[in-house]
Amino acid sequence: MHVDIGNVLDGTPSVSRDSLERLDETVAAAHERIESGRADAEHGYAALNLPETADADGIRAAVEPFGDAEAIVTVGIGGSALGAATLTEALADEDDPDAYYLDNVDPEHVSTLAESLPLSETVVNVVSRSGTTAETLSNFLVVRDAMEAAGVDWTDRTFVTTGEEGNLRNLAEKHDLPALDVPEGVPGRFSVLSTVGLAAAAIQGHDLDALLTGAAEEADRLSGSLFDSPAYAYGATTYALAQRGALTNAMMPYAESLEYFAEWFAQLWAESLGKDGLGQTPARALGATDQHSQLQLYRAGPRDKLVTLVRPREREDREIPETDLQGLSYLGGSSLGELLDAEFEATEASLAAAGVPNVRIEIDRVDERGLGELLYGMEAACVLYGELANVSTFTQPAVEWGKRAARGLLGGGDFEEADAVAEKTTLVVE
Ligand SMILES: O=P(O)(O)OC[C@H]1O[C@](O)(CO)[C@@H](O)[C@@H]1O
Repeated sequence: MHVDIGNVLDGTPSVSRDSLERLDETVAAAHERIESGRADAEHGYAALNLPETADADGIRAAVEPFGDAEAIVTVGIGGSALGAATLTEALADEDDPDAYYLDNVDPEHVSTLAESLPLSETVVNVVSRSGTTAETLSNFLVVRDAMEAAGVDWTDRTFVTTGEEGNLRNLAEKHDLPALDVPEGVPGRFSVLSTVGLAAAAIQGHDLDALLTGAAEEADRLSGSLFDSPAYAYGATTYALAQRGALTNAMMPYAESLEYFAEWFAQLWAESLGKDGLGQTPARALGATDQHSQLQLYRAGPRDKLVTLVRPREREDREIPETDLQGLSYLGGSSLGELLDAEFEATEASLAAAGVPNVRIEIDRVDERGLGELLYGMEAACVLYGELANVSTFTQPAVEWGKRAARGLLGGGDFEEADAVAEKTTLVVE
């Protein structure tokens, strides 16, 4: 992973080279803390050990019975779905099993998918660390019911990744389902390079070893200085910019295959760093599309953001045919890749010209190795940012209130949060 922070040195807000050098002393101390947490496999820090601790052979063996699948449906939510989605969407090619994700409970979407799947040739990859997540279990029950209605033995088509205890573990034991363990000490948003994300990638036939090699190479670059570690350069720079008012971070990959990556990044960044009134709001964008959309705000809106531009240095290309269309002849004979790269560089320069801080992240290609570098690099950047901001990076207490309220509304218990729902202030305009 290559990180270019040159475009944060000027602009509004900006971080001077001197400031980064002063911050580097704190980065060194944070790196010591991170390395100590890794050495002791402490909760959260253990995620940064996954390049060594993930058992690729064990994952491949566990999913081997599903090698014939025509489709794979990952039933999970948050980090229990986004990791698998990021990997399978980024690496998908035409002869892979079709990949689908049920990470929401929109009845129309779930029904449409359940009714369109080749159920007898589909593997259902149910992922939940807790085994209690309402959306995941509800969707699983719906898909199981659809399989039974179609005369498909769901126990032959279901694979579980879960914690040591809970409903899913009980279900797997009761029906002798193939099951993998979610890794100890790894929060869901940091689990893409574990069973949680890799099982789906393995079912699709992707190279787990190359993914983990890319991650290991990024791990090897972690050092006591942000000037020697791409991941720490990104984590320290985004932290310093947030300290100076950049409270939004627009993640803008210039590759359709990285669109899910931006969604994965949003959970990682928001759920890890949004604590104690602090944090940096991740905005999901896509290049070049959002040059015709959100870029207006990025360039001319409030000076409260940075833009992260991500691209592969190499990509498959497609020529643009010659044309005599008035004023467009310059495009003919060029290529879509050249156009996309020109737009990437033009957007980067347009942000700099407007004084909007931006960071360029490049990987060699969107392949297993490049993805391993990028995903691990973002996780390490997030952990460093959390150390610098002195927040509890690996917890997510704020999400629990809504869960209790919803459960109370559905009669799942007596929760004061559900009572609070009834007390909503209303001012309806119709
Ligand atoms: O894997 P589980 O336990 O179903 O949790 C799914 C997601 O829900 C959260 O716990 C938040 O509610 C995330 O941190 C997690 O990725």
